[in-house]
Amino acid sequence: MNREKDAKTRDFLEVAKSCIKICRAHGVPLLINDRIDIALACNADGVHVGQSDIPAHEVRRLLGPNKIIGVSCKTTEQAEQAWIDGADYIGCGGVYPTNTKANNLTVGIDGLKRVCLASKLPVVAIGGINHTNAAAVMGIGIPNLKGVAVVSALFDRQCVLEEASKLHATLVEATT
Ligand SMILES: Cc1ncc(COP(=O)(O)OP(=O)(O)O)c(N)n1
Ligand SMILES: Cc1ncsc1CCOP(=O)(O)O
Repeated sequence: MNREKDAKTRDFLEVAKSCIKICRAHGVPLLINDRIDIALACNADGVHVGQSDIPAHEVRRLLGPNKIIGVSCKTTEQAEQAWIDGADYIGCGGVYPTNTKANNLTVGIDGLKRVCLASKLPVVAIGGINHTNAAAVMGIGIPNLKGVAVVSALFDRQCVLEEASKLHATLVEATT
C-alpha cells in the first residue's frame, strides 16, 4: 500500500512508480491509498478508500472489474455498503489506539469481530497493531479476518527489516 498524505501529486506519482517496479519484481500487488489518478497513472493493482473519500462504487466504475478495491469500515452498515459497492476487501480499525491517524475512532477487538461477522468480504485489521498484539488480533478466529495492516510498527522503528521479520514470525505462528 502506498499511503502518502502530504506529498505533491507529481512526487507521489514518482514514488508510486518506484514502488510498482519493486512490487512487480517480487510478485506483490501494489494498492494506492485514496488516489485513483495516481493508481491509473502508474497502473497500480488497486486503490484503498476511506468513508470520506470517493465512494467505492465510483472507484469500481473508474477502475473497471479487474482492479482491487479496499474500503475502510468501522461498522456493519459500512461493511454492507462496501459489499454492495463492489469492494474486494475491508480494512477495519483502528483496532487499538494509534498516533498515525488523527481523530480516529478506536473500534477495538469487538468492533473488528462485528465487522468480520457482518461481511462475506475478506477483512484486514488496522490501527495500533504490532508484533506484541498481532497474535491476539488474528486469534479472534473468524475465517474472513485475513491479515493485519501496519504503519508505525515498521516505520516508527530503527530497522524496518528487523520489525517486519518479527511481525512476520508472529503472524506465521498465529495463523498456522
Ligand atoms: C487495509 C487498510 N485499512 C485502512 C486504511 C486507511 O484508509 P483510510 O480510511 O482512507 O484512511 P487514510 O489512510 O486515508 O487516512 C488503509 N489505508 N488500509
Ligand atoms: C490508516 C489508518 N486507518 C485506521 S488506523 C490507521 C493508522 C494505522 O497506523 P498504525 O499501524 O501506525 O497504528
